[in-house]
Amino acid sequence: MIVVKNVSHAFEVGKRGKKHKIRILKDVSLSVNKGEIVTIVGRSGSGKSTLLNIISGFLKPSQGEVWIAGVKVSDLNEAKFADFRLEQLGFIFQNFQLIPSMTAFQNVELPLVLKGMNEQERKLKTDETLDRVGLLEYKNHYPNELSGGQQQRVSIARALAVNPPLILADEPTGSLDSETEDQLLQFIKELNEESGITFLIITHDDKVAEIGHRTIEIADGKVLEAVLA
Ligand SMILES: Nc1ncnc2c1ncn2[C@@H]1O[C@H](COP(=O)(O)OP(=O)(O)OP(=O)(O)O)[C@@H](O)[C@H]1O
Repeated sequence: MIVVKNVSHAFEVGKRGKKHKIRILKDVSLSVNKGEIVTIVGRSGSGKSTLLNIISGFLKPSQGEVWIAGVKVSDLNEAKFADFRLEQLGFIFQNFQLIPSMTAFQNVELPLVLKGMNEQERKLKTDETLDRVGLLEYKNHYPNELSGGQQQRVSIARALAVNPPLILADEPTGSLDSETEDQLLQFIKELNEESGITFLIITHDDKVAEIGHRTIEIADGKVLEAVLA
C-alpha cells in the first residue's frame, strides 16, 4: 500500500547568507501492506511528522521515492497530489482540524464538495458517515459544541466520507482522555477489521502502538526496526 524508498530530507534553516541544511530523514525505507495498522514511534524531533508530511505529499523529499497504491506519488505535482489525496487518503490529526464556522455535517461534507459530488448524493453519504461514527444526531452542532471525542469522531467521519483505502494519522488520541481514547482505538480497529482500511499512525502513546500489527521506530531520522514486508 505504501512503499517509502531511500527517502532523505533536509530543511534549509537560517537567514540569507548564513543558510545551512539540517538533515532530518536519512535514507528511510519502509513499507506498509494493505490491511495493516502500522504505528510509527520515536522521540520528539526524530522526524516522524516530517515523514508523514512527505508520505501525504505536503512536503517533497530531498531524495527518494514514495509509492502509494502503485502510484509514484513523489513525482506528482501539487494539483495531481490534491486529486490523489481526495481519492485515496484520509487524515486524522491530534487537534482535529475541523473548520470552526462549519457544522459537523458541513465539515464531513467538505471533501465530497471538493470531489464534485452532487448535492443529493452528498447529503446521503454525509448522513450515512455521521451515523457510522454515532453522531448523526449532532450533525447541526458546531465543533465548539462538541466534546473532544465527538470532534475527533467528526474528523474521522470527514476522513471516511470519500471511502479512502488508507488513513494517515498524527497523534490521533493526543487530545483525548483515557476512556475516550479507548473508544477511538476500538473504532479504528473495527474500521480496519470490517472495512479493511489501512492505517499509518504516528504516536507517542503505548496504548496506540498496541493496536498496530507492526511498529516502526524512527530515531535520529533513521528507521531503527523496520520489518520490511
Ligand atoms: N519546516 C521546517 N524547517 C526547519 N526544520 C524543521 C521544519 N519542520 C521540522 N523541522 C525540524 O525537523 C526535526 C523533526 O521534526 P518532526 O516534526 O518531524 O519530529 P517528530 O518526530 O514528529 O516530533 P514530535 O514527536 O515532537 O512531533 C525537528 O528538529 C524540527 O525542528
